[in-house]
Amino acid sequence: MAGNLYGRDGATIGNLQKLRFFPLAVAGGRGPRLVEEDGRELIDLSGAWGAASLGYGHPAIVEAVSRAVANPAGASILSASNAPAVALAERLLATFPGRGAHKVWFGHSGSDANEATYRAITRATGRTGVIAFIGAYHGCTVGSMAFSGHSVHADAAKVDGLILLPYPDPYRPYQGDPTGDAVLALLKERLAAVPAGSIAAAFIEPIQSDGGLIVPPDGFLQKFADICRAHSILVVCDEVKVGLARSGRLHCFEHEGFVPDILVLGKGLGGGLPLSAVIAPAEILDCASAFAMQTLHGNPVCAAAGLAVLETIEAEDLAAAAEHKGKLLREGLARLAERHALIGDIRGRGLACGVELVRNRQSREPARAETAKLIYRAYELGLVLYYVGMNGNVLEMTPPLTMTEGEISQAVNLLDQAFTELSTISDAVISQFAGW
Ligand SMILES: Cc1ncc(COP(=O)(O)O)c(/C=N/[C@@H]2CCCCNC2=O)c1O
Repeated sequence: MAGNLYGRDGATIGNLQKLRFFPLAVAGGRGPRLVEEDGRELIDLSGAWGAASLGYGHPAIVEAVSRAVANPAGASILSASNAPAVALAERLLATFPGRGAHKVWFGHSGSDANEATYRAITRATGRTGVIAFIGAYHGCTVGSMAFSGHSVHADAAKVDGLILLPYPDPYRPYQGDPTGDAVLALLKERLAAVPAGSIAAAFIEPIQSDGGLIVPPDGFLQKFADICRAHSILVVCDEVKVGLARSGRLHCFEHEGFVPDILVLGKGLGGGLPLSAVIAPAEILDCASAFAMQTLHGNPVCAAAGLAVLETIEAEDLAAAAEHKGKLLREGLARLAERHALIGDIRGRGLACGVELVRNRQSREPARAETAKLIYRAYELGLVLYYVGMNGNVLEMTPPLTMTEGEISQAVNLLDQAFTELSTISDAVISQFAGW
């Protein structure tokens, strides 16, 4: 930490929107690095929870946003169309393999996108029930919390008719079944117990991120979608964190060979600016007007950033790069596991990577306190990463897709040192940060 920026933050910004693990206070950024007030540079292995898809200050973003903000095509899509938003909608639709007519809805965040999706589906179908998963974080608005299964939203009002299923986790398998078939059997059981036609949608992440960066067993998503479709339930794929090349494919669902009915994008779409998008059948997104709108939705400057992100993903083949660099990252982590018994599981696709920490590899007892100390020590050493998971023990790595192989290697070395020096962090130090 540099000067007193963190102190001023504490004196002026409320805790409501804080999820803090150490006293990081940022004055600037370039590439995959954040810069503190005193010029100290830190490698950002989180990429601002996956939002900084192109890192900080990428020339394509700088150029696109500078041009758009110097000659803004209005500020909103609500009551006037604008060129950047239409161009971005056209480009997004061109990437989506769904059959039939589809359209796009633009938002600011994953939360408002998931909320708008749920509201539009219930409006269009008259159904209100939802299938979702324990551990799922679909947002932090009233509507998106209502079908989230993450413990951070345990007190939020839930949708009537919400069916929460265990997410198929090969490392902590439901009923000891690593294939996920026991989860599918439970789904069928729960569907048999509700009135036919009462479930509007099934929200699923193709990799469950805040729930613990969990990659489902091969084939699960397709089998899940088949059961939903047999009951005319729309399948909504929430790719807010793991979409847009991060997983090694443009869309993460491509790994599974299934196509969702609706795709929700956010975070990295804006390359660090607030932008989300829903791609859905036209009849869902046209079911009403003036129904899911916020003044700055479809903002042309944010849309220009989104276009720059998609163009850069294509021009720099960032999906293939993520696949390759993700493998390097996991190989580096596997070498750490030979030296650090805390590492219980390493998983992920592309540059969406999770490392689960346990006190004992046989019992798999979650190492919650050690995890908080590890990321604190990593911060002191110049590496930024956070943890996720219902037991608060999974390191999440969602770095900028532009991070180089050398920077990945540097990050792994810093992580190695943090594991070695974990004991230098006291309980008192980490107790100052609420985490989650
Ligand atoms: C799969 C998925 N869907 C929706 C959201 C909500 O996105 P917003 O935080 O942009 O409203 C998220 C947000 N995830 C949280 C944001 C809060 C801090 C904790 N880490 C996250 O990545 C998400 O991961």
